[in-house]
Amino acid sequence: MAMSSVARPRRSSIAGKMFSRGSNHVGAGHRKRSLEFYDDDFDGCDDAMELAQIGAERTKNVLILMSDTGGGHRASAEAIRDAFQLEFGDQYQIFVKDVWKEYTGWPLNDMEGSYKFMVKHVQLWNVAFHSTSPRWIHSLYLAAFAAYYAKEVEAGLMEYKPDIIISVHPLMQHIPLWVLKWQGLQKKVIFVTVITDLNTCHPTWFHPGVNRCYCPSQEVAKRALVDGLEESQVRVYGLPIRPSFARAVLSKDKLREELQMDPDLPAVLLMGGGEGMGPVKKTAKALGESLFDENIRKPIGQLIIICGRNKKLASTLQSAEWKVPVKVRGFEKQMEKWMGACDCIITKAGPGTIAEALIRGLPIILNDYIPGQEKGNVPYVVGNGAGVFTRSPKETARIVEEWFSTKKDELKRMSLNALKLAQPEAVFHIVKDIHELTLQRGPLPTNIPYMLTSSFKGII
Ligand SMILES: CCCCC/C=C\C/C=C\CCCCCCCC(=O)OC[C@H](CO[C@@H]1O[C@H](CO)[C@H](O)[C@H](O)[C@H]1O)OC(=O)CCCCCCC/C=C\C/C=C\CCCCC
Ligand SMILES: O=c1ccn([C@@H]2O[C@H](COP(=O)(O)OP(=O)(O)O)[C@@H](O)[C@H]2O)c(=O)[nH]1
Repeated sequence: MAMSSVARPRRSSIAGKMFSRGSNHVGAGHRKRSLEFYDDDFDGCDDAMELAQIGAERTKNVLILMSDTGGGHRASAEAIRDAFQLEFGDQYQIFVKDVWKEYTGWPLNDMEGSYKFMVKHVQLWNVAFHSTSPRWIHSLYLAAFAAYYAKEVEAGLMEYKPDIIISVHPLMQHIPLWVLKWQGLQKKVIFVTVITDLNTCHPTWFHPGVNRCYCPSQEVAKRALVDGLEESQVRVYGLPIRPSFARAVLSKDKLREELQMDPDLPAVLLMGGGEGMGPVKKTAKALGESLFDENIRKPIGQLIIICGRNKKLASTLQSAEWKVPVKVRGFEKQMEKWMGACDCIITKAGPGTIAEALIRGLPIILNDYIPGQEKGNVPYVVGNGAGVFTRSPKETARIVEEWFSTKKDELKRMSLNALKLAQPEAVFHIVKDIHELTLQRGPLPTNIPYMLTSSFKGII
């Protein structure tokens, strides 16, 4: 039976001692000091919780490891958290965390910044992605970081005392798995990877030490097997998308009213992932022209532009003049509503946006991709007849104009193909499978015996 009270992560006295040690690593000190204070604060609470758990199957702690390198990893992490809550209520307590950012130092604590810099200089990313693909190369790098930041990562894990660790990031398998091994906790803590790339993903996703590797497509599953994972480790359910996409029954008319859109004109959604990347500005300008019919002096469509966290892009577009109805938005929390209110989408080849658009049956124009992990998403969409690829803003604007006028059949056909590819239930299958894994483990110990390892550097 699940404990009904909401449990906070336990903080042991070992953790308390540990957090009081000094650190030379940049970025880790501040966080540790604040935890030292926090630790004293909650000692009494820990004891009470332990007593309450005697005789009951205690709430299991689930730590989801992610980083805001793009918007997709957080979206998938939150999808898994929400699905756990919907399916299992308070049987699980979920923490979505970037442990690297909170506990370690440079460069692990600023992967967002490094990633943003590298994808802006796209050839740099291309070289970094491909040159780190061989296992011996990335294992070497990651082993070095694991050795250097072992105690910090351990502190991060100890704070949440996870019974289950879920990684939704390509660089978050090796280091925590090493830390668990050093702690002798490999067999006690369940570790699973949920891959958020649809096709040409980086091999760091595939670690043979995981209990499960959830692949979003058969293409990724094949790569996992070639990279040495066993069939028993691999499951293919699809990419986890927030339950609000799968479960909400949305009428387009109502949504348009709620979002103050034109009720009748067909609508195109233009975006560039969480960071508003790709040729959004030029495409918006081209659409502003192509969706205005000069003969009848009327718009034939409306445009929604979601700029994500790209504030500069949003303010530039907000101050522009338009001949057709246009809405320019910043980071939106209810993407399912905007997608539900539109008829097609233009985006860079981000896996999260693609999977969400497929669920809403939106034909997709892919106008860019990040080399490496996003390259394979183009044949995935185009090959399955759910969209087209062009980097030209003018070509994009022409295609949308045709879809809204002379080629409505093509739009309809692609919408049906998109729905065929969609996997709205993926996130529920994933959390149910993880639940099964915990049942197979049998009753959990009262708490997972996380402790301070004396010296990591001697172990490597
Ligand atoms: C001869 C030149 C050698 C160059 C290599 C030198 C040093 C390493 C430098 C950089 C490491 C590059 C890591 C490459 C592996 C990346 C794996 C991967 O797929 O990462 C993707 C994520 C982002 O996720 C994506 O988000 C997208 C959104 O835009 C989209 O949703 C996509 O589908 C998602 O997959 O990328 C990262 O997280 C990159 C983080 C970059 C961290 C850079 C830190 C640089 C400093 C040192 C290296 C530190 C750790 C790297 C360990 C290297 C082992 C791989
Ligand atoms: O304003 C925004 C812009 C994007 N997203 C979400 O951010 C994710 C973007 O992931 P994707 O893999 O497409 O690209 P990334 O941002 O990781 O490059 C998707 O879930 C989007 O719905 C969002 O919630 N609000």
